Amino acid sequence: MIPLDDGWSTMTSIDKTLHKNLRQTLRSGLGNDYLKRFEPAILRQLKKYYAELTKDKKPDGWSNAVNMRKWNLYLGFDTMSDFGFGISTNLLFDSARDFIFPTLHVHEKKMGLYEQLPTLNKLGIGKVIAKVLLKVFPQAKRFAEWYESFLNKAVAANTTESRGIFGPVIQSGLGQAKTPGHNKAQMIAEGSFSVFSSADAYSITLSGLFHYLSHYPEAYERLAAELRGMYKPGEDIVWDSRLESNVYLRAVINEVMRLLPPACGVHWRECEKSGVFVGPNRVAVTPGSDVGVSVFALCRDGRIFRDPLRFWPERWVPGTLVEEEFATARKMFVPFLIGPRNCAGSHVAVMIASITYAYTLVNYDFRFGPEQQKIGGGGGGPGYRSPVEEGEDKELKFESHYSIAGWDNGPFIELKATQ
Ligand code: HEM
Repeated sequence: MIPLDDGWSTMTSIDKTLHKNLRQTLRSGLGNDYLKRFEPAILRQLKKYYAELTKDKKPDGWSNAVNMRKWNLYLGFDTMSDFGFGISTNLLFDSARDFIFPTLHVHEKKMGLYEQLPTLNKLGIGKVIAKVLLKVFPQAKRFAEWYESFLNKAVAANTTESRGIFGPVIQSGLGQAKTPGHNKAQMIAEGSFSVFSSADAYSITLSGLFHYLSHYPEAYERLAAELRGMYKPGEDIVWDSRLESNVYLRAVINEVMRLLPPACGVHWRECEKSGVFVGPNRVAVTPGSDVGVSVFALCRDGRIFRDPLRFWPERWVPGTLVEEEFATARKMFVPFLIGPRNCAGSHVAVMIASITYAYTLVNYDFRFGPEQQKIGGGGGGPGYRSPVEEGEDKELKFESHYSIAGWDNGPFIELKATQ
């Protein structure tokens, strides 16, 4: 599943030394110094996003409802291109988005297919399919041209010094790193994976905020009160210990990621030695076998999380659950996985979500628009049936073709400035 010959990235590399070198190079851009330097990109893009979404208002001051699935993807890409490489993709305004996202959607389906049937790709069918797609799917050709110019811009911007947190990956691929890192193909693979996957995850996390808080007014009011007590509308929100230590904000982020884990699928690991056992029945795993668990299923397991379908951030606030139940929930909550192949940017994801959630609630009120009824969820729409479990009727329904979450539309949200 690598895009170019030898185009391994931190995520796809198997060789342990190569993985260590790639991960180390990538992580060198994810330290506090880099994050602080490039953090303004997050607010810069958020301000553009909200200005665009609220420019048309109804007489009562609320915006028309916007389809957050689409807009959050545009925001995610623009933010991660700016934060990652210091370049502008401008998808909040540019019609290029109309061929970029459909092509990426097909790509995800392709990856899902190879994940299930790796032999297809090993036989070289992957390359054939890629060539055929370029011929039969006009959007794919336009995407390929756009992608090339995106990469060229990223390289040009980061050749002599970093303009974003993924700058060290570019310098490593150009042979300028002091420690072993990427070759050119690996630089391309890493650069694309880092921007595309984190953009997607960011967009999902923001859609989850709109969806779940619109369904759960008590959580909305509690988080809004906390954040509005800390910041004034229009004030720049920065990542500092005050924001990082807000317990309820972190509880909401956790609860969104529990019900809507961006990397929802099974992340397979190969068993390397004997003596490994999994599950409550301690089933022995043979060396060479792949082992994995669905993050989606784990996050909704009623044996671990009480009322698993209910959006209940309080479960993450110390003192709400008895100690043993709280400890189990914390141990089993792994949206970023654990171990040496866990997410290399989990702290960055939490930082971006914290700034975004705080900026949103301090500066805007939001609620579902009438279009929400058409997609179901919240007591109406196609396929509606009375809920059996608490929270079942308030789910954000998504699908997954690969190991990440995806869906077509929604939530549909109206916004109103708080001042
Ligand atoms: C809510 C946001 C995010 C979630 C839920 C998430 C989740 C994950 C998960 C579950 C994995 C393991 C995948 C596997 O092994 O199959 C992973 C890997 C990875 N993630 Fe994230 N991620 C997020 C954001 C980010 C961000 C912002 C970055 C970069 C700044 C990033 C960089 C990476 C990298 C480089 C890997 C590969 C790590 C390795 O194999 O050593 N992720 N992520």
